[in-house]
Amino acid sequence: MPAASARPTACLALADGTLFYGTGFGATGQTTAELCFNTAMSGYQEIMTDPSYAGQIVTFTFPHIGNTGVNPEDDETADPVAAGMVVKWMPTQSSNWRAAQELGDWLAARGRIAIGGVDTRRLTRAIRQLGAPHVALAHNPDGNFDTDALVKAARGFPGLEGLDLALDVTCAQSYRWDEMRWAWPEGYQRQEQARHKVVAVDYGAKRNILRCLASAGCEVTVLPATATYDEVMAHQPDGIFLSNGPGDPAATGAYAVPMIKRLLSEANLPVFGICLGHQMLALALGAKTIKMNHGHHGANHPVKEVGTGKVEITSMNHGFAVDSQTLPEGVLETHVSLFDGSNCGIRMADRPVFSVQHHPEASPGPQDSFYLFERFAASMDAA
Ligand SMILES: NC(=O)CC[C@H](N)C(=O)O
Repeated sequence: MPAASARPTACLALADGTLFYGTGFGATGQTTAELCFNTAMSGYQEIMTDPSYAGQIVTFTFPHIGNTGVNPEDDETADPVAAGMVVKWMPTQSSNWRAAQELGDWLAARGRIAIGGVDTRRLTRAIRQLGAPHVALAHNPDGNFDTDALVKAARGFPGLEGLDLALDVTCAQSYRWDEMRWAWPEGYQRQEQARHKVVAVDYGAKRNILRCLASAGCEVTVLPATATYDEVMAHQPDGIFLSNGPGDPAATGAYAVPMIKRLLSEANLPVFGICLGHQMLALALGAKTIKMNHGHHGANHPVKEVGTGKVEITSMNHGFAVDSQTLPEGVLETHVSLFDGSNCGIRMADRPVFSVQHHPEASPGPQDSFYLFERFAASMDAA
């Protein structure tokens, strides 16, 4: 196991003044962000390229990160979106049949800073206690750090509340998505023929969600986050998909919610939302969202489907949640987190309009929630 070098070349400063030193890898320089922790044991490339991580540095609680390198297939978007990464052990020389590049080189080429050799258990406890702290991360090979300036920079980070980041990561123009999943979970049928025209509104969509929609029989047209009701309807969709994405749902909702409200009141179409899409559907239906203490980021989160009592182990990445106390009449809570009881899914009582907080595309993560893509396709079959 390569140890961190004796002389620290990276420093992570929390806004409360706590400092963590380690060995820098990836890009040099400095960045500020909100700090979260992710408990997934694998899938660091998918995590770093998940657009929903914009504005966040990810602490990986699993200690061995980077050892399988990076490859051309696992990106969830073109570039890493997370602002940086914190790991326990420095990555070893990669060893995997798909590895095309070392994690550090890949991060450096994309301007992302990482720190290794950090006591991530202590840091994770700090994140839980402080609640998603604001931090500054510096990587400087000569090892000189102005720690006062770093703490000040951490304090200067405005935070994610009130921040619309979907505009930073959405597509510039519409496009068709045809690629299917490479593997399809057991018990499911890959639909070779597209049966339904779906407009996917891209607030920061992960590629594997689009693959899952295509594999469930959807002909997918992806539209930018700011697409208007008329632009959406011009594609004559059979159903609407609202994607995941970064930032505060209430801020993105400023332009997305009026569009979704019109969809609900004027077009009687099936709607399916994931994560940010779930939160914005809830806002459009009249509920409220709240900032969580340290969010849910991992690949082992148990979620109960309220109607059946069935438990699914899910992938999660969210720092905001729908406040189930605020769900209006006619909107049912369909899924709850078994970790903390927070809302994980809603549905309109009388229409095929539904959404989940967790990630059924599971990249990375377990495949238990794939049925939701089939449910969406079935709701369009029935419409
Ligand atoms: N993965 C997502 O879509 C995240 C949604 C939202 N930005 C949150 O943090 O809660």
